[in-house]
Amino acid sequence: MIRTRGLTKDFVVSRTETVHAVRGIDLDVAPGELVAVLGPNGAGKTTTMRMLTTLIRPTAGSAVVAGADVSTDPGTVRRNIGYVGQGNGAGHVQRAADELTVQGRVYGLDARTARRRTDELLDALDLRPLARRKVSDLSGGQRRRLDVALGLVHAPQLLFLDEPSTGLDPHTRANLWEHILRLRAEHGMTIVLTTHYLDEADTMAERVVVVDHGRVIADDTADALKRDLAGDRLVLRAGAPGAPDGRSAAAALAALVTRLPGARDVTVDGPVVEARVADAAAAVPQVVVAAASAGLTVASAQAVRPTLDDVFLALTGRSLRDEGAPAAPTDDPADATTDSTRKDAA
Ligand SMILES: Nc1ncnc2c1ncn2[C@@H]1O[C@H](COP(=O)(O)OP(=O)(O)OP(=O)(O)O)[C@@H](O)[C@H]1O
Repeated sequence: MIRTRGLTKDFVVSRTETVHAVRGIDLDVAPGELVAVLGPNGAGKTTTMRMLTTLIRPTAGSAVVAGADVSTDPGTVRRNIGYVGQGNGAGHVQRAADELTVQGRVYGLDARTARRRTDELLDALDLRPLARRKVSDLSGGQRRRLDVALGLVHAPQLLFLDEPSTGLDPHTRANLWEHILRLRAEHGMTIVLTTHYLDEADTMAERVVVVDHGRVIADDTADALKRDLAGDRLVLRAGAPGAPDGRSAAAALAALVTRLPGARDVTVDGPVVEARVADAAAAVPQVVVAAASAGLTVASAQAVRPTLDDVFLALTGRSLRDEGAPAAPTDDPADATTDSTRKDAA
């Protein structure tokens, strides 16, 4: 459904400054996949999406999207895809239902089909009670649902969602996702989305593509990324004052932990022992039994599953949650990137 090779975008800002927003991305998305693109502010996610949706031309490389080349046949790409950008796509003075019908007509649907699609989408996205309301009178969450409906009006095979749920409250986010996943199940749509909500990428996407400084630095299922790049953490608190051989209980416990499968980065801080292990949930009973036979008491044991933020930290040494994550490098010695797109990470 998508195949890019060496996809690149440079923005020439001035004679001395070029922003290398996307630096040679190779991406393959199969029909029916739901792929989340993650990365810090300024990583190049929106720029990539704008190239794939034909809104801007690549500087170099190639992209075939929904059967057509974005550079040589952008019209076909546009007809086959839906795009929900970061801003609201709907006109403000129109009524919600009219907006949908007009959008359908813009995509070449005849008047009857456009009205039928409008009806279907009003129901599918719970917009029916709002059909006669002006877009400007809708709440943020209602407008976001209308945006998604607008992206779907021509029944695209491939839907791009740029931060679909940013700014929505948890209830509205969950509601919007329910609608998106149902529509996907019904129509077998391929979905590519960007998000700053790591939990959203983790639970909704079958594949997570991590982008940093305009490059793909990881691409796999969320589970595989967490297992291979971050790993489980085991946190134990030693309960007994000392081990039978005179060492501190925590040090003795740490010695047991080092023998667990995949154990690494074992640290002792007072009575607390922490380590990365292959399977923390399985390690808890193992270590408790081993401690008991060594005459040690474990006061508490916690199996901590990694998050996608741990994955990013392991890959880059930075947290995705850090505000002010560095933007794309530029040619300017002062690296004065014009980062007008910066937003707060969730
Ligand atoms: N029209 C433009 N002119 C100059 N620089 C641009 C332009 N559009 C984007 N950039 C720069 O390209 C880099 C990548 O921006 P992009 O919007 O793709 O990042 P992003 O990963 O989507 O970030 P965010 O999570 O903040 O939306 C940034 O440094 C941005 O400032």
